[in-house]
Amino acid sequence: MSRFGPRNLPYGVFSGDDGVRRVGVRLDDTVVDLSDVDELCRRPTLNPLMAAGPARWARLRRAAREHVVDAPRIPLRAVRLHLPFEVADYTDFYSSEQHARRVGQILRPDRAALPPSWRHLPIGYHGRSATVVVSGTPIPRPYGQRGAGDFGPTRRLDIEAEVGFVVGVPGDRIPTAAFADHVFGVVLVNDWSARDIQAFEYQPLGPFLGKSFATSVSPWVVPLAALATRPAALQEPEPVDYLRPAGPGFDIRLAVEWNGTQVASPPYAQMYWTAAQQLAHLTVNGARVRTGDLYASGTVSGSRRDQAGSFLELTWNGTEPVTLADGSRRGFLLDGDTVTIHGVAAGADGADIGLGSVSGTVVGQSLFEAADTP
Ligand SMILES: O=C(O)/C=C/C(=O)CC(=O)CC(=O)O
Ligand SMILES: [Ca+2]
Ligand SMILES: [Mg+2]
Repeated sequence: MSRFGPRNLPYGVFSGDDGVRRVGVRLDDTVVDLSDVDELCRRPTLNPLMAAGPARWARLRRAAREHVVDAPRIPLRAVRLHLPFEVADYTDFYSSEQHARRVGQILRPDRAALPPSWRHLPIGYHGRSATVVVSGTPIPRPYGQRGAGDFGPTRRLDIEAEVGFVVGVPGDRIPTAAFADHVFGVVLVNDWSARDIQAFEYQPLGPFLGKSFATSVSPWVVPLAALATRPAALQEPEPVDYLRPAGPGFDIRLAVEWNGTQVASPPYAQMYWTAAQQLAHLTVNGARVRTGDLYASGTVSGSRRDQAGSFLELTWNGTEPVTLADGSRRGFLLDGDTVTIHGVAAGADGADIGLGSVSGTVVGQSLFEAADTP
């Protein structure tokens, strides 16, 4: 059965031969144009629709379900898919305990694996919204300082498989219970990371150039209403008031493909902090979120090593390479490598629904010196 049936209907922005961008939904392997259903769909981004709020979202979803029954369908191969929303601010969390522990062991073997505040609040950092790109956009290998006096292209280019939450309705001090009044839907995220640049620069202020060069998102935004909720993970100690109740968990299963070989299957259901707690934390100091804000779950890593959402963990910092289907071995990404993250979720109506995929191919650059790529 199709994971893009009428129970899913994720929103995207597409253009055909005329080059005009408009909003449609994905139905099986086709796109259905919604521009005659709602004037907010005759726009080049989802932002006006996302700003309109939950009542309008529910009305459009009902209308779209009726519309797709006998509407014209455009094959996916005949359209171009664009970045579906204009990204306002971009925040990335760090909410997988398994990921935080493993990265702590790898980067800081002399210290406690989990930072002291980790169980008290969802740790995050502010990223660079201008470098969020849609799936399929090539990823130039970034340059930077790989160590003291050592400038060049990163030798440790990595991925992070994450789930992104897209804010529709602006607000501040958003209680966890108001999560669904503000968040429009979810996308898949790949937070490309240059581990050598990151490891040299990050202390004490956190990720900067090691992550700001590119973040890829999937072209389809799955509305929250399409997703089944599930109980969130247990939290100990009990969080402070503004982080309660925890809000819903989601059963989203990711699959990471490296040049076509599946190398990992990260389970979002194991995340410690929920998306509702992340949004509450992000805004509790009075900081406002805007329409188009994107916040990512943090790397999704499960308890098993083959559930890790980064190659840093999967190959233990390159020391335990993985073998791909063509027999080649990899620690980190080589130029020409393609990574695709797929997502499937338990749907609100019981059957699984697709989140689609986010893909990117690494391209070498020789901007500053003769090719010195790994
Ligand atoms: O522990 C560190 O120093 C670094 C961690 C990350 O690179 C992860 C990050 O971007 C947050 C996340 O995706 O979980
Ligand atoms: Ca990340
Ligand atoms: Mg990034």
